[in-house]
Amino acid sequence: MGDLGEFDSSFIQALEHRPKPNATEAQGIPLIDLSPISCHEDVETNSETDPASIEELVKQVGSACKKWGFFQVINHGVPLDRRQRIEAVAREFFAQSLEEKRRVKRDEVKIMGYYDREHTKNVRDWKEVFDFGVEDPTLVAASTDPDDDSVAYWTNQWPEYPPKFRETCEEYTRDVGKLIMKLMELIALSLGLKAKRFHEYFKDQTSTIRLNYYPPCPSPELALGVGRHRDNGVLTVLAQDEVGGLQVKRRTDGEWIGVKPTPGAFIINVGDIMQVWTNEAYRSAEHRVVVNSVKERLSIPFFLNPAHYTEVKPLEELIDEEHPPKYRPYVWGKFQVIRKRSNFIKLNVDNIQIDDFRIAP
Ligand SMILES: O=C(O)CCC(=O)C(=O)O
Ligand SMILES: [Fe+2]
Repeated sequence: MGDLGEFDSSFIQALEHRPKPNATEAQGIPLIDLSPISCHEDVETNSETDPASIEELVKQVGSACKKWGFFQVINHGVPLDRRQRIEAVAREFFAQSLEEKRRVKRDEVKIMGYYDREHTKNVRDWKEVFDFGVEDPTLVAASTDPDDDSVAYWTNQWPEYPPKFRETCEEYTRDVGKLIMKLMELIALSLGLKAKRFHEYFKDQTSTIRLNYYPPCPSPELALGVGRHRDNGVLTVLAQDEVGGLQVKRRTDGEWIGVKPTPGAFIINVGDIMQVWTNEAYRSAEHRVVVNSVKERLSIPFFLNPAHYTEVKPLEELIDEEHPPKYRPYVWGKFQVIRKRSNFIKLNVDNIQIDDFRIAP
């Protein structure tokens, strides 16, 4: 990968984080059938659907968010060919020479594009990525300084090859964008809130989509495709191919559980912002990606993020005397630019995280 085809020590995980040779592949992660809502624009106000089936669906979503922070969905309404097309252009893009890919490389100024040296928890990931914004341009905070409220824009960079790359990515964005907002409605209902409770946060959304490409790795027992982490946004909708490698840390015993690829399904996971909004009724789950020595792997996460000016704090409706807020408010845009900065320098200290805003019990 990159100019480091040979195995470089920057990829080596500390002993306790290396993958086990025979990881459990449990089917405990809930699989939810979205057919009751998949042909409707709006979860709450459609007359054809049986209210009991929606209610049941809402229960399933709530229970999956509570127990795992992770679930898979089928019959979600995103056409299979959308997904096949984006996978095809992604494979063509990553198959090019490094020189070609670096024409659209990401740097400290151009935040979107191609990148092959991301670090998670200060160890390099065995992967290449291509990032683009759901809104183009994406309105963001210009500086990490809390007193500076100037703004900036991230604009997408598109490669010339393969043809139709841009259009394919944009079509995928539209379809998965609709799905993700329907999921937000189900989640709102599961918390006893109005279906559209969350919509206001996404007017100037800072959501991004990433194409993750994991080449075969000569030492899969030492490295990870993505080191253990929690997604720091609201919700992630992930398409993975048939290879497998995503693992979720099970809450009950801390075991790493493989998420078995289910053809056509999307994997949904709760992010840190949802954890704060729900005052920990729903928590983001730690996950990571293991690699293998024979097969390349592709995955496509849609990271749903609110407007940069969103002050993230536990929702008032979920707070009372018995449930005092567990977090101090923080401004999402500031958090986001601090995190992005760490992508370019190997920090010697831990990066900012929501625990920094947690109020001690
Ligand atoms: O490749 C995957 O399955 C997951 C990737 C991931 O967790 C991420 O990009 O945040
Ligand atoms: Fe992730």
